[in-house]
Amino acid sequence: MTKGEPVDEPSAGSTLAVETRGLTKRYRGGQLAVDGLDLLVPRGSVFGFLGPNGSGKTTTIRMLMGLIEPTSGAARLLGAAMPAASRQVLPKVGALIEGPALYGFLSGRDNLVRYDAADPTADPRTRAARVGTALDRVGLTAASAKKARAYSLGMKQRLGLAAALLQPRELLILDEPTNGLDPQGMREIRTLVRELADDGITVFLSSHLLDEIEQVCTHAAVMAQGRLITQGTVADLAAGTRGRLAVTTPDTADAVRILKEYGVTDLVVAGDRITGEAPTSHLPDAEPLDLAEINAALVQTGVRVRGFGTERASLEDAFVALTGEGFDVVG
Ligand SMILES: Nc1ncnc2c1ncn2[C@@H]1O[C@H](COP(=O)(O)OP(=O)(O)OP(=O)(O)O)[C@@H](O)[C@H]1O
Repeated sequence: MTKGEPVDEPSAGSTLAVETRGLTKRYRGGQLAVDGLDLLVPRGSVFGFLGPNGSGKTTTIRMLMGLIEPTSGAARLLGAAMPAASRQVLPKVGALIEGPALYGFLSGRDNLVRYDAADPTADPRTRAARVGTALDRVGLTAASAKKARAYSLGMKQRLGLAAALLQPRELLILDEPTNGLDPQGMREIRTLVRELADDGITVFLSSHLLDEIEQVCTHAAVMAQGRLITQGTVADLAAGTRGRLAVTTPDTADAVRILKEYGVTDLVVAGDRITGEAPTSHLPDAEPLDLAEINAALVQTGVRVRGFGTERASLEDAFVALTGEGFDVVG
């Protein structure tokens, strides 16, 4: 790994697609938008950059892409320091930030032709083939002759992705790619993201939707108020939180009494189902309470247990456990 390696040394073979150290941005008005961010994005991952609106995601992405200068700290993309290595690195990075800039009066295909023509490294003789492949990649071939203004929001996003995919990329950076889309449009973008990852492209996407991150990402980082709260694999982040204990029984009153005796808190009864927070010891070396003991106690008291277990913990549980707050989002 690159731990302890100085940030200004080139490391072409880096296993990290994105790495930041103490990345900080304070805007002119004094707003501290990103505060000492240490981000580690493994190559080959689909990395979810999660946080409520205003938590600093777009600011971070704009620093990664060299669009704005950090106040302090450093960022590397594909092993090279940004913004110093922009010219070498950015051709390998496709980005979709705050929606694509499209000409409504041009067809989808002609929009891509314009994007391709704006790239001085793109050979005009192979332009038509590149544009055709990119349209095909995002499933817009059939709609390619339509004017872009007649596209749905989801189609516009896909056209933006096609523009980002005109050249072979190692890394894709997508800022809220499903924002504002209907469920069908969201599904299409998620499927595309998975396919691109299967092709070996590292995908870094920001989102304020926990659900989305769980469905599509292998790794995630959680931001709140400009600070990184946690990062790791999605499985580990969810596993770090214990799910709620759930008991199904017709004898709810007796069951609730026993569960209370065993220290289960926050009990909720809905029909024949009871859920609650199983007790955890705060002593570091203490044995965790064996849930089988609670089950045995229920049965011994004559409670007819039809179901007993812990609900799967979600990333949302992890977020709540980490911040002590709900994941309050707009839209
Ligand atoms: N150009 C700017 N000048 C001053 N403050 C800014 C600027 N851009 C963003 N901010 C502030 O910085 C903070 C982080 O904003 P940022 O857009 O990075 O968050 P975000 O997580 O991407 O949220 P959203 O999803 O709403 O875009 C916010 O408080 C925002 O108001």
